[in-house]
Amino acid sequence: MPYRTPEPTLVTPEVLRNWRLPEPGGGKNARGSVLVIGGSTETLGAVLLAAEAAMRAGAGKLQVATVASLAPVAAAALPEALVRALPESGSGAVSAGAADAVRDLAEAADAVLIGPGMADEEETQAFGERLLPHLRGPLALDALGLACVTADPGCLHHLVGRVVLTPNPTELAYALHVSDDAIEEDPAGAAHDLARRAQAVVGLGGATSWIAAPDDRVWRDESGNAGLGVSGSGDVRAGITGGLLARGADPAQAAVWAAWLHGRAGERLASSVGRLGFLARELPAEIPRALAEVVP
Ligand SMILES: NC(=O)C1=CN([C@@H]2O[C@H](COP(=O)(O)OP(=O)(O)OC[C@H]3O[C@@H](n4cnc5c(N)ncnc54)[C@H](O)[C@@H]3O)[C@@H](O)[C@H]2O)[C@@H](O)CC1
Ligand SMILES: Nc1ncnc2c1ncn2[C@@H]1O[C@H](COP(=O)(O)OP(=O)(O)O)[C@@H](O)[C@H]1O
Repeated sequence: MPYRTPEPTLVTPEVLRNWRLPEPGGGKNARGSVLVIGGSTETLGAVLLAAEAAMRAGAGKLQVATVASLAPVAAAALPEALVRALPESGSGAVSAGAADAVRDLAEAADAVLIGPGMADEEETQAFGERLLPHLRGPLALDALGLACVTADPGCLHHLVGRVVLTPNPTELAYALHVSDDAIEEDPAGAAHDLARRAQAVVGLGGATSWIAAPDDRVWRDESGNAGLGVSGSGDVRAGITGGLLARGADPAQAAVWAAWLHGRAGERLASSVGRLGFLARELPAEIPRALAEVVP
């Protein structure tokens, strides 16, 4: 890696207690609106999981934008959400042209999360290239939402200090154009490398999570357990990040808190349900309880 990786700070409840999340009062508008853009005809669940997690992390208002053919299903599954139906490609993905159909919502939202369940790399990259220049942040990019960063890490340079990237190791390998083995050898260095290149906070999930900021701060989070390595778990984590951004957390704070809250939610389910076999859809309800453990 081209940069020396600084010593990481271990994330503990004490660290979080001294880095309190904003507690805006005054109703749902003060707590922020989060827009979650994602899904495809094969992976609607990802956007539903992320959206619920965003609300459970304390966002005040929820908007979801997904493929038109499944928008009514999303609306039925998420009674709290305003749902925008987006043009879809022949393959059932959010189309590049959908950027124009969601731009008004994205410009008005307090935070935007793009990526959970998105499909078709070419369409998604073009979608990002069309939408991102209009955004002022805060913004979180997950899964294939990272495709425009893979193509050009400079695509976020108008949003410095306002973006969190939430790759899993495979997505980070894509974004850095390196092998999965290279990420495994030095996950902290890889997260730091992308943070510097994209000028964005990177929250890399895994048994150990690493959070790296472009200003060279690095955190290590050891919360969680093997039960969290399950379908949809990363989508929940991305949703928590988006929800915390909406309620006013800065990008590094949102990524650090999201890593710990997600891990702690898994620990709580391990105690109540069992070490393995809990579901990603069970994680969101544990988020307010995990939050209350840190700040009663
Ligand atoms: N219920 C659902 O709808 C579920 C949907 N999921 C979605 O399924 C997708 C794949 O997740 P997996 O955990 O299988 O992913 P893997 O880690 O197995 O696969 C590779 C990942 O790299 C991404 N990728 C491909 N090209 C890329 C590029 N140019 N730049 C950056 N990233 C790139 C893929 O979209 C995928 O997310 C994600 O969109 C995720 O949100 C999963 O989380 C499982 C549950
Ligand atoms: N053994 C573990 N210990 C702690 N956390 C874990 C463990 N395995 C997975 N996780 C957490 O669960 C998240 C989802 O894992 P995984 O399903 O492999 O990723 P994704 O859904 O992003 O593809 C990871 O990003 C990490 O935060």
